[in-house]
Amino acid sequence: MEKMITVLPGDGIGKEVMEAARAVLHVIEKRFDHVFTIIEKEIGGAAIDRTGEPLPADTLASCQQSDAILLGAVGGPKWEGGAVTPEQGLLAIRHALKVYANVRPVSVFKDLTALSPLKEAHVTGVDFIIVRELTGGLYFAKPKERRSEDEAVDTLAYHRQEITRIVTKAFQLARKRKKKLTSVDKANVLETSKLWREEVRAVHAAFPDVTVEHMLVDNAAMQLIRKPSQFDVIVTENMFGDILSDEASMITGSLGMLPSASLSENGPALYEPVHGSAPDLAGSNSANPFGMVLSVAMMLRHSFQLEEEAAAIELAVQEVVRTHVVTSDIAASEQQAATTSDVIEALVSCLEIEAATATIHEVYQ
Ligand SMILES: NC(=O)c1ccc[n+]([C@@H]2O[C@H](COP(=O)([O-])OP(=O)(O)OC[C@H]3O[C@@H](n4cnc5c(N)ncnc54)[C@H](O)[C@@H]3O)[C@@H](O)[C@H]2O)c1
Ligand SMILES: CC(C)[C@H](C(=O)O)[C@@H](O)C(=O)O
Ligand SMILES: [Mg+2]
Repeated sequence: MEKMITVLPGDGIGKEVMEAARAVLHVIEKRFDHVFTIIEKEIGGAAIDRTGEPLPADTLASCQQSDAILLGAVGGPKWEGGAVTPEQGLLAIRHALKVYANVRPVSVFKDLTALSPLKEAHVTGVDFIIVRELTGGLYFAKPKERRSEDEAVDTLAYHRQEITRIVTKAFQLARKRKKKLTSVDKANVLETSKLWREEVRAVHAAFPDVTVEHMLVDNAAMQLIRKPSQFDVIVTENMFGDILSDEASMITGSLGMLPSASLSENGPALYEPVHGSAPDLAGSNSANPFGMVLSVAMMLRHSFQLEEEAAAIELAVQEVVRTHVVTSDIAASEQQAATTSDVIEALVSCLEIEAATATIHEVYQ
């Protein structure tokens, strides 16, 4: 299979975890006989420094011509408070690619259950997906913001159609899983949430086999800690989804574990870890690359239908976790922490050994 992938390392640890994505893709290419043409482009602070723009035209053009896009992370103190910010580049690319559905799976690797801040019994069986609306709400409403000396205004707006398409996507996912959908809103206060609930009820008519519950966001934040295994698919608006997914990441042990896929109706999808550029870690070779690498697996599965290849990566992550080659965020102690480069090396050899095992297996069949 031949595919074109634009990679956008971005800033801070985005660059470091993208090395892991590239390394893993390289092994997959050799092992499964694919050709991945990788084009690297700038976004965020790196792009501002060179061009003055957080999303240069050539970056967007390359993304639009690609079969899929991988993004590391953007942002950092260097650009905070500037007239143009790296985060504007991220929002601009999501908007331009129309990736309205951000799918954030939360599952716990069994060898990490002891490290989750929650009790093991509580995290056992945790396997849910947050479906976050990504191109509407507070981040994008027009007029987006207004600022005078003493007042600032952000507008929270949703159109019925924006709700219908994200909720439909969530119902479709729920139908393929445990057929349980939790819609999270603040319908006791917000008009947008009242419209959201109305739409969830309307779309539900087409998915009678799926059970729906409505949960207020403050309760949902608590329930995620109290009993995370109660969830299967959660659907929610942009900002609630942003906050709940960072919270949910800690059930898995670290924010560095979570991958994501941002999907549009027809165009190329964007795959990125849930975490940011982690300025506190940048340059220290200690960022956890698993969220990025698992995002590569999501890309292979969803954009290219390469199930075996995606599973090979997930298996390699599981094996590397089992053998404790992990960064300090999930290591048993600082002394036992591996570097990002160590983890990449372990992932690569694991993927290569899996390939060797598969060959031997085939020979003896
Ligand atoms: N998708 C994105 O590009 C994205 C997402 C979130 C934040 N940001 C940006 O990143 C910058 C920093 O934001 P922040 O500090 O609030 O959030 P962050 O996600 O960068 O970091 C939050 C905390 O989690 C830790 N962490 C994050 N990723 C990790 C990893 N892979 N391995 C180990 N630990 C990890 C960090 O060290 C930090 O303590 C800001 O400019 C923000 O706007 C970008
Ligand atoms: C950097 C920021 C704009 C972004 C968001 O809120 O969408 C990030 O937190 C994320 O989760 O991808
Ligand atoms: Mg976030």
